[in-house]
Amino acid sequence: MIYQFSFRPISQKFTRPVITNHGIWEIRESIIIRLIDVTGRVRWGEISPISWFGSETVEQALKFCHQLPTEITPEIIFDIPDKLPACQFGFESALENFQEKPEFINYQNLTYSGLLPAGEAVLNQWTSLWNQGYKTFKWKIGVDEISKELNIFNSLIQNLPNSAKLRLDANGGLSYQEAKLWLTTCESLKNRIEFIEQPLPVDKFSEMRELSNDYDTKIALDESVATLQQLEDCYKQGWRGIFVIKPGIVGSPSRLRKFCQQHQIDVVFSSVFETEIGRQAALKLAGELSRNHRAVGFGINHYFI
Ligand SMILES: O=C(O)CCC(=O)c1ccccc1C(=O)O
Ligand SMILES: [Mg+2]
Repeated sequence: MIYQFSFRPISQKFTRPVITNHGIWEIRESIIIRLIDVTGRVRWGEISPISWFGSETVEQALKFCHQLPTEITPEIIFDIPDKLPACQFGFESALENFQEKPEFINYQNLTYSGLLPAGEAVLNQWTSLWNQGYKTFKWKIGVDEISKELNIFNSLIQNLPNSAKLRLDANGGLSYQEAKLWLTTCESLKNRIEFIEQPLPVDKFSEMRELSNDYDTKIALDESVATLQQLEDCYKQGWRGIFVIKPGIVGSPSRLRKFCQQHQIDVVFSSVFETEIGRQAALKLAGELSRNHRAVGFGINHYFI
């Protein structure tokens, strides 16, 4: 098989900047790739790296695209090195789009988590997501001082309906002591806090494993399992908590399928703020591989202008 290959960098402004422990993110840069087969069928793929999360940079992805010939084969695609995981996803999912018909894709049984704004803005904005039908929410922590965040959290939890589930995403921004304080706070609210996501930095794996043994509140790894290699390593090192998988940067979809089918892991699928192209490919994987019906982190409130 041989495909005509072309690509185009795009850049989109968020309707509202994304605020995390890593800083303020205002513009999403991606690369849209196009494959055309010998019969003239056109299929698309998306490369949307997040380098601060552990994937390649957009520049590295662009450099890779530039050095490819204008005609490429599946062999070239399956040979993309592991250091370019967002490229592996973009090219392999474009190729897969030749095989499967979109009507077979089953997203219907997925439920969605809505991303709340960081800081105290959450207090007057969660209702709009609730009114849109979201029942699971994610709020970023580790952005401001912990005492301030705990105050906002207390108001939030008093106001949120009991049936709502809340995820707290620290993006690795807590100290061990702060993580314990958050976990202790959550213990008394057990069924309202679905999990705390990536409380500590990536290099604090054993501490997170310890915390997940010491508290009933669940912990989800995210940055620690950004790529398939990391996912496999954390599993080997005994992580049996939740794994957040961002298909857009985790790497090869076929290798991801194999891993998820081999190991019965507790998984949450999550967006990298991709366009409709990457979103469809990622949700297809989520639909195939979500075993536990946890809401997917693909709420649509945070997209582009
Ligand atoms: O998972 C979600 O609910 C939304 C997506 C999300 O939070 C996210 C999106 C882009 C980069 C990092 C993250 C993150 O989970 O930390
Ligand atoms: Mg996260």
